[in-house]
Amino acid sequence: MKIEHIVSTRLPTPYGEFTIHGFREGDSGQEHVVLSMGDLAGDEPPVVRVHSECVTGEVFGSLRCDCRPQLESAMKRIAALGRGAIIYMRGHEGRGIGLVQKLRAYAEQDAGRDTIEANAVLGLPIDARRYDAAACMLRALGVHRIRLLTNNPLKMAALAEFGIEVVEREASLTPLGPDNEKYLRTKAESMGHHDLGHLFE
Ligand SMILES: Nc1nc2c(ncn2[C@@H]2O[C@H](COP(=O)(O)OP(=O)(O)OP(=O)(O)O)[C@@H](O)[C@H]2O)c(=O)[nH]1
Ligand SMILES: [Zn+2]
Repeated sequence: MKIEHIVSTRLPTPYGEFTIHGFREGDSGQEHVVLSMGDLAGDEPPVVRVHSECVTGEVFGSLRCDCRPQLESAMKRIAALGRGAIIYMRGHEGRGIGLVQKLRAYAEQDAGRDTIEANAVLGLPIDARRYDAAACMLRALGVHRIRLLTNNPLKMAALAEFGIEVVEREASLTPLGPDNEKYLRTKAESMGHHDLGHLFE
């Protein structure tokens, strides 16, 4: 995987001032961004969120998923610590199937299927995300050991496979509501995500 660091610049946000780094993958031209705060180098592993793009949730505030509150809480957590990074993975939309295919999966869910069955019935992978680019961007920023903000065991394993040591996992918890209940239940009960089970006790 070849990935080029193109630029770094200031990004003031409601939660504090981050630095935003622009990266481009060599082969595909796929762009990604990283938000960082503080000095990431040094012995203490920084808190990191590797976040998958979600246009419906993050741009339009869709309540069907938990992406926007997860992103906001990661930004707030890192701002409170004064140190950390968010690796924002474009190309991960819809767990890697793309935006319009995700909308087709939503239409299947409206017809009663869960998030896994919906992808399957469309002949699409349940999760097509790759994490080699995320690992490369972390390395480019001098980060080899992290505290990862996630509930997803696959994400932890994938980063480790690409040489990023996850020394600790921090849960990424967001409120349950009528529109995301089935989705979060499927993540907890069928996709093995940690720390969500208590929502359904
Ligand atoms: N195919 C599909 N993708 C979805 C659906 N709901 C959300 N997504 C996408 O899933 C991605 C986020 O994945 P999640 O499973 O919520 O969380 P995660 O990143 O695997 O795990 P955490 O680190 O714990 O948040 C985003 O790219 C969303 O667009 C859905 O019903 N179908
Ligand atoms: Zn989402």
